[in-house]
Amino acid sequence: MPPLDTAQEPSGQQAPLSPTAALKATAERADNCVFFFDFDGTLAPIQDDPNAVQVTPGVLEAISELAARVRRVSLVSARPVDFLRSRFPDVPLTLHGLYGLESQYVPGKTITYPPALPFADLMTELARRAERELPDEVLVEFKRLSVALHYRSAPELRDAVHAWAQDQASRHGLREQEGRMVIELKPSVQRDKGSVVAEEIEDFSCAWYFGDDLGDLAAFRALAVREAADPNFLGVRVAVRNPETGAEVAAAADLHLEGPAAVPAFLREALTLLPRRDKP
Ligand SMILES: O=P(O)(O)OC[C@H]1O[C@H](O[C@H]2O[C@H](CO)[C@@H](O)[C@H](O)[C@H]2O)[C@H](O)[C@@H](O)[C@@H]1O
Repeated sequence: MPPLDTAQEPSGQQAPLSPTAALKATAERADNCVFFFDFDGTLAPIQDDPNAVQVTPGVLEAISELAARVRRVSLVSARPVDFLRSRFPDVPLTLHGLYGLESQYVPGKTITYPPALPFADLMTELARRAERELPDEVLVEFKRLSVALHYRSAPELRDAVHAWAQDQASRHGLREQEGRMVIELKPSVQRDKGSVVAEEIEDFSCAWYFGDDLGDLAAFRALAVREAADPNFLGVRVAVRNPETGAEVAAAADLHLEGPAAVPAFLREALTLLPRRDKP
């Protein structure tokens, strides 16, 4: 069965969106449509070592081709922008990293969200402290303006990691973001995937968002808010299923894909319904 037919709709939802109907409606307004993608668990499979992760085979080609068919393709990730660019070196993408604390609209020019800058020294110190104070099994990922504490190799440490992160967050006025076997400490600024998406869709009439994790729910909500305010806006939320956060993300989505391996096949099918366009 072709991938478009295997994308599933949430059971019980009224007037469910079929993938084909959504894509046909998208083709009619491709000049005003943006496709957003989360990175880990969506465009790339989950692995123990975050540095070793590469995109799923077929993703690079499909995303490159999609960028020639719609007005914009953006990545919205908790990874640093430099990491995202390294995985998509020559593809014309807008990149939002660190939950929108970093953005790259023009290749090579990364902009930092100014209110986050004063947190840089504290994050450096917290990463050092985490290395010293947390068990060796916890992988500390320092990302300049945030620190991710990974417990994938020892899931039983989740509560200890959470308690440590909570203590640091309350001492220093930081925010905690939970994800797939990871707890992240972030600056206490009003920036997340939802605010990034809300900002980007301002002058668009159509947006798709593909995500798998709890941090993606804010982006799903941003599409819902815009739809409620603008009946002509087409918003499509696609959940990439997984056994960890999949249920919560799937419950908030219009369409479901069975894991990151299903994404390139879905996009290839989608391309058959989206004609190439000449960009100005
Ligand atoms: O917003 P995303 O692009 O989905 O980034 C979320 C986190 O992704 C990475 O961690 C996750 O993927 C790792 C590699 O597969 C995996 O080992 C880990 O358990 C997952 O949580 C990344 O390392 C984090 O910094 C991101 O916050």
